[in-house]
Amino acid sequence: MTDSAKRFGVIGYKGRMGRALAAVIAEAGHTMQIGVDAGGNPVPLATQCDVLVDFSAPEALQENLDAAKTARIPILVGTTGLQQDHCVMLAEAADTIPVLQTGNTSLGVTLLAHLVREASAKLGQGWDIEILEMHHRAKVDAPSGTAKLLGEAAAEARGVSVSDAMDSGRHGQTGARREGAIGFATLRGGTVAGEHSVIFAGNEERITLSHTAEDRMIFARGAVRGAEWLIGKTPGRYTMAQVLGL
Ligand SMILES: NC(=O)C1=CN([C@@H]2O[C@H](COP(=O)(O)OP(=O)(O)OC[C@H]3O[C@@H](n4cnc5c(N)ncnc54)[C@H](OP(=O)(O)O)[C@@H]3O)[C@@H](O)[C@H]2O)C=CC1
Ligand SMILES: O=C(O)C1=N[C@H](C(=O)O)C[C@H](O)C1
Repeated sequence: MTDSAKRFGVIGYKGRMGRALAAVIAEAGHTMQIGVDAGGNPVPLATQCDVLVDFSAPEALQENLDAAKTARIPILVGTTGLQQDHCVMLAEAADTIPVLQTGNTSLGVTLLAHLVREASAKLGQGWDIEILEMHHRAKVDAPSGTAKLLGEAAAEARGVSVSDAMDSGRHGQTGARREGAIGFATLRGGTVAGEHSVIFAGNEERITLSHTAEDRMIFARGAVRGAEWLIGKTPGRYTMAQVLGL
């Protein structure tokens, strides 16, 4: 093992992302310690690693953060479907270790979020924002973590919170569009790795910013880059935009 080679611990290692991560970790010259899946204890894993990478399930988050804290190593969390209580857990862990949580580790989506923020700030309230996403049939959470992060970028640029602005699951007699709403629509099917469009609909014109993931290896590459970057950082919350210098 060279000096730059690091020991990665992957939580959810048998899953779709876990398998993609194993390939990228090896390709980058790092080692993957035996990972953890549902029912496994992440503490012994964490103590043999330089960094933890978590692509598993929201219910595992607290014990994964605790394992990283016990071993005093950074953790990158890619798991989606997180709720408000998970944000509290992440903030609390970041008091003692470096934590990077994101709904999408790809370079393309990180740049897209930046562009959405700019567009939302420049276009202002006269433009309605709608977010459309499509994923494979096995995805268990909706809207996707990426749709939420894109919605957050758009909402923050308007000085509002995404949870107040969010309008998802329209059905039946909905009434006219609520002013200032950010709409979310979800499609599921086939093997789609990830499609996201942010539509800015104005009067007689429309701008669409979109990203297509052709393979989940893009998420794995971004995650490994983020995890490498986190090693040696001081405790705190970090973002993919910082990793990529955006
Ligand atoms: N941030 C990003 O860029 C991306 C995020 N994701 C997110 O990553 C997560 C995983 O996605 P994906 O790999 O497709 O899902 P999979 O269902 O293929 O894999 C999930 C893995 O997590 C394991 N797991 C489930 N529950 C627990 C638990 N309580 N403790 C430890 N391990 C557990 C599963 O183990 P077992 O099989 O034993 O149940 C499985 O190995 C999802 O939340 C997804 O949305 C996905 C792609 C990119
Ligand atoms: O579950 C997936 O597959 C993906 N999940 C993430 C999300 O919820 O946005 C990222 C990516 O789009 C793939």
